[in-house]
Amino acid sequence: MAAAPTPIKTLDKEGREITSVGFDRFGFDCEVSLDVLRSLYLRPHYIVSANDIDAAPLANSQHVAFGSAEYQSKSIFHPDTKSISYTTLSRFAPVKLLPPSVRKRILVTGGAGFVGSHLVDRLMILGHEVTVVDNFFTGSKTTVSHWIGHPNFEMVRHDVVEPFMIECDQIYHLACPASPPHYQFNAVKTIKTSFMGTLNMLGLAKRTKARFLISSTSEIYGDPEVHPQTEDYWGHVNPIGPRACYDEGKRVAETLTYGFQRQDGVDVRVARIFNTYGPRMNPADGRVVSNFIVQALKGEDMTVYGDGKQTRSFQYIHDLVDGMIALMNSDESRPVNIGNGDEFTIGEFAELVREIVEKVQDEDGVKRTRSVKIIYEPIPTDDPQRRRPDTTRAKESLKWQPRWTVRMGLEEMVRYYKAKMEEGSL
Ligand SMILES: O=c1ccn([C@@H]2O[C@H](COP(=O)(O)OP(=O)(O)O[C@H]3OC[C@@H](O)[C@H](O)[C@H]3O)[C@@H](O)[C@H]2O)c(=O)[nH]1
Repeated sequence: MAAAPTPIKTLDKEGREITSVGFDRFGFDCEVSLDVLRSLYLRPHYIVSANDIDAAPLANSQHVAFGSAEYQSKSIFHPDTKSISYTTLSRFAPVKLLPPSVRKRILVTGGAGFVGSHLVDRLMILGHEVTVVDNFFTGSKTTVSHWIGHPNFEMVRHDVVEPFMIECDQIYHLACPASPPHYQFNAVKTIKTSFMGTLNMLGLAKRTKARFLISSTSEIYGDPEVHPQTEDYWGHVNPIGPRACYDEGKRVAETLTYGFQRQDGVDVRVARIFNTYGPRMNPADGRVVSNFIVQALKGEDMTVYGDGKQTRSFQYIHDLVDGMIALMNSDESRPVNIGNGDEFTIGEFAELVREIVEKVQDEDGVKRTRSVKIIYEPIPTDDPQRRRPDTTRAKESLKWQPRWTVRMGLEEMVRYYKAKMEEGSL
């Protein structure tokens, strides 16, 4: 069933239209048109073609404006045989032509994951040489399949718990399962990944003199007693609970990072990432945003854990990638919180997701089979009660602050999953 074309107009927190992401800062220009990025993850009927965009900034952009459909391979679902046909790409999305002095060799561990794949899109479009290392435990080749075969791109199946040798200028070290059900599935492997993986990648950074950025997490603050959380807060973590493999793993990864900085002069960056959502989150990921959207789209009841009074602050993926690139290219070597300060109780958030799913369904003329209810299930052990980032440091040091409203981000993510449902892959 083909949906009617729905041009998406995305407004930022001040009500201005968002037509590009990235920025020109610290002598580093990383602005990319949103239309180009969307052409890599949203299905064609949701993508506004360049011709439809009347906004001036795009016309002046140094990136070529173009239509959308041809940069994703088609996946055609055959319901009778429950099979899927993939097509190959005939043309890659255009990438900037950089002189060798500016072009960087960038390693992204976990580059086939949710965050990694969006970072890879950005770095590729900006014209860098990108190597993805991933063991595909939670990542998926499909997230970056639109770059496979591109001369600037390389993908290696490798587990970071084993050493990896390559020449590179920058390392974004993201490899680690991040969803509570996934990282608790094999707790020993999770902490091993955090420790051994970070040790190996820091060793590589030391040898190559590459700048090293680690994706740390708000989970290092545990169930915080300080609200909102600043980078100076030492945290409140249960070292033997079921979340410890991730929380303590990331804490020790930070310890290693600053150990290599002090002892070996490695140039390090630490991003403490707060709850982030967006397209390409695995629908079976188990985290709250993907669970709620998929449940509401399928007409299933939405599962709130506990009484739903616990809070989280949700950031859209493009803001996070902006923050990570800003951090990598800044002089800030202290930890930096990257997150959105808009805090919701999980109960309120369930209602917001339901409302947005219904809005998109109404716009596309989808008839709902039943009304979705919110049901309550037991709260997981050690689930943090309140979480909101203090992002003063990011604002001052990186001149970064989130632009996407939760509503705008959710709407785009709903469209992404809805298109996947229609093509049969959800
Ligand atoms: O279906 C669900 C899933 C989750 N939840 C609740 O929603 C809240 C958020 O849960 P998520 O699993 O999305 O994420 P958490 O905040 O617990 O952990 C996350 O924190 C930051 C990141 O580093 C990690 O991605 C992840 O560990 C929790 O209170 C959880 O209990 C539900 O109410 N229903």
